[in-house]
Amino acid sequence: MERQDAYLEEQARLDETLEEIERQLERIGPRYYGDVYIEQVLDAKREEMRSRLTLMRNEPYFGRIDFREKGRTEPTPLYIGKRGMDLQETGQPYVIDWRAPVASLFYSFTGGDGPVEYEAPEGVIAGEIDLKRNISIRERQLERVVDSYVRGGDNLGLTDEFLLYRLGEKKDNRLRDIVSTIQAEQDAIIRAPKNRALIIQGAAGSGKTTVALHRLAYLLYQYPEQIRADRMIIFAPNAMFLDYISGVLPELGVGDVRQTTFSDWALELLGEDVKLAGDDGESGTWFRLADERPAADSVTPGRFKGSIGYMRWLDEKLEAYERDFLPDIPFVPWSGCVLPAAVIREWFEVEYRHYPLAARKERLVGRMKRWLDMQLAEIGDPKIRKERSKAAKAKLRAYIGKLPPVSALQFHFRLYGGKSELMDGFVPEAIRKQTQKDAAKRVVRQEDLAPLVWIHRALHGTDGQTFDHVVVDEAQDVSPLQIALLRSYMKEPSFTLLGDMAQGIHAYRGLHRWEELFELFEEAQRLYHELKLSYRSTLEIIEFANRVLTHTGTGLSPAQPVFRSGDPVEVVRLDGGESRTSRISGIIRQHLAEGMRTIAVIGRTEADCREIYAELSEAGIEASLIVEGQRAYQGGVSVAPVSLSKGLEFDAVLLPDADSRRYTASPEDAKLLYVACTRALHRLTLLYDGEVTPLISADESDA
Ligand SMILES: Nc1ncnc2c1ncn2[C@@H]1O[C@H](COP(=O)(O)OP(=O)(O)OP(=O)(O)O)[C@@H](O)[C@H]1O
Repeated sequence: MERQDAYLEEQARLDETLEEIERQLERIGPRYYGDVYIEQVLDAKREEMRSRLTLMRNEPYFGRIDFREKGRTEPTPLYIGKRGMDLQETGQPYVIDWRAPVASLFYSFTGGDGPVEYEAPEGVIAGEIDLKRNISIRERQLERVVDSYVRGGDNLGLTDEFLLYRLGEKKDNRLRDIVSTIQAEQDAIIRAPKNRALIIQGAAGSGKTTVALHRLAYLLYQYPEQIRADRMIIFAPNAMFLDYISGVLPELGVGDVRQTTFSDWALELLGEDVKLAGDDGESGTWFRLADERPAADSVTPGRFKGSIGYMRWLDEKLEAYERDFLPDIPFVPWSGCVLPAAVIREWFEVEYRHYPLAARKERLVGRMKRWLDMQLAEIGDPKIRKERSKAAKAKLRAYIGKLPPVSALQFHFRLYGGKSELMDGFVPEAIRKQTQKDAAKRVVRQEDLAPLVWIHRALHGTDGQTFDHVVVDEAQDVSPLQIALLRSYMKEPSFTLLGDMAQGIHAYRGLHRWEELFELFEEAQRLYHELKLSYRSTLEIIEFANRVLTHTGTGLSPAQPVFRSGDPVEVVRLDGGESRTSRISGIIRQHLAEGMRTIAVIGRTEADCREIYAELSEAGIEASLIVEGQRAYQGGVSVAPVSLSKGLEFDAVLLPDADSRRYTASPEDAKLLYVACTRALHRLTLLYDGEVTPLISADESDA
């Protein structure tokens, strides 16, 4: 079919669809505000339909696939949209939700005239595809119709023209959904089975974050009985990143999924007055320049306290704590009346053994009170009873007061308290000493949070919190203990864990190999995938970043670009004549004039960034400085340290100090530089003074 005919055909279908949507909206009728419950339920359903149709109005669908089921002669055109709808008159599917089984054909089909199949609830359905078409509709207007496959056509190379068109767009301050261009390898992850720990190593820009969010939407659609949005949780590295991704799930029609950072979740769950040590924090230590930071091969507190070994050691200490919890003395409320120690122990250790310690203590206290009430009730003389009651209750309070506190924080402080009989030689001396000092000040550090929640979980149970599915983004930065901990809040493992070892800039506390997580799950429970195609950046930027990748010591194979060519990466030596600030502001102004919407100046350290930010402000460039603890990402021009730019992306990136002192030939600096370079979609410029970083090749530095 000629392009023009295809366009006219789709215009007719769009008109028809918009009319159908209007008809359905009209029939919904007015809202109900009365008190009748059943009417309220119906109204809620109608409201849901109204909002679905209203959303569909702007872009009812984005794709079409003509599928000829085996045994049939005529193909059925299937229109795929972000939401589905049926024809009101006949109940026939009219637009198919992208998550429906048949819609998987749209994504998994990558060309060829051979048979295809998809898995429906009633079994495998086979057939052939006659047409795959991308349809771009914005604000009810048909913009583009692109056929990526036509049976009998020449289908040259099947380069996804539509994908390239999307990738070439400029970005704003929010991550977007990709329903119209999900690629086959991404679709396989989105639709992977639910009861697995899905571990994904993905190149920078391979769509990990995006895919994880689409997977959540898929799981909710596919397993409405087993997975609830309010029992899903997404962990991301910081609040600003959460802000950046916050638009995707609502766009996909998903609400109520908790999106948080591990620290926020842990602090809320601990519910105690946890104070974090107020020194330089992690970045102040680990992101310093190479000659100032601790040796990379040292046993770091983060790695040690995030290990499964430490978790098991804590388990032993908790067991001992529980074992010695009861004083070996009877309770004697008054002379001659004895509750023997053996009976107390029997209640505590046998009858209540299935409960966590906090509940056992509570039950024991309740039982002892009831026992005392019964003893008092047997006293005939009310006067004596009254006298004894007062003294006996005070004695009981004293007995209970002798029981140790059931608090994770208290347990931790006791453990490291110096005189603790629980401490043995397991904890390396330097770490023990530091934690002991902290304990004396009643403070803890980031790396103590997961162990504290582990202790809390052992002492208190799950507090009724269960997860149906957990997503951890930037999973290379978490510890095995954190994942084991989250696993303990689930009936069966259902995880999406995504990350990139090459971006493991928090290796002092994070994973060094994915195998560290494999050990937490049985083989049948885990699935490992690699995503190598990178969608974010131009060919030139990916090839440039791939050189840096070879210095990260990860052994990862290079990211593969989608063939989208752009401007060459520029590596510019600052010479005496022009100041750095005027050079940077010149480049920013040029990028703005070229239509770049998000531009980042990525500095090596936070101090560098403050300096650059001040210089730019003076030069009249309006920018926002991204600092630790920030909650919102504004877009526009940003100045950010590498560590906080991770996960974000910008139309243009400028590295103002790509010199050999800031980025040495170490894997740590290579990872930082790799992160910084891979943030760029369209333009990447590196400036340096003196000697250029050895992490990029000589011929590039001459470019
Ligand atoms: N199939 C796709 N169609 C269109 N755009 C895509 C597709 N896959 C990924 N992208 C785009 O590529 C960019 C990178 O995606 P995303 O941030 O999810 O990748 P990531 O793997 O999490 O990256 P990183 O690890 O570098 O932070 C985003 O702009 C996203 O919209």
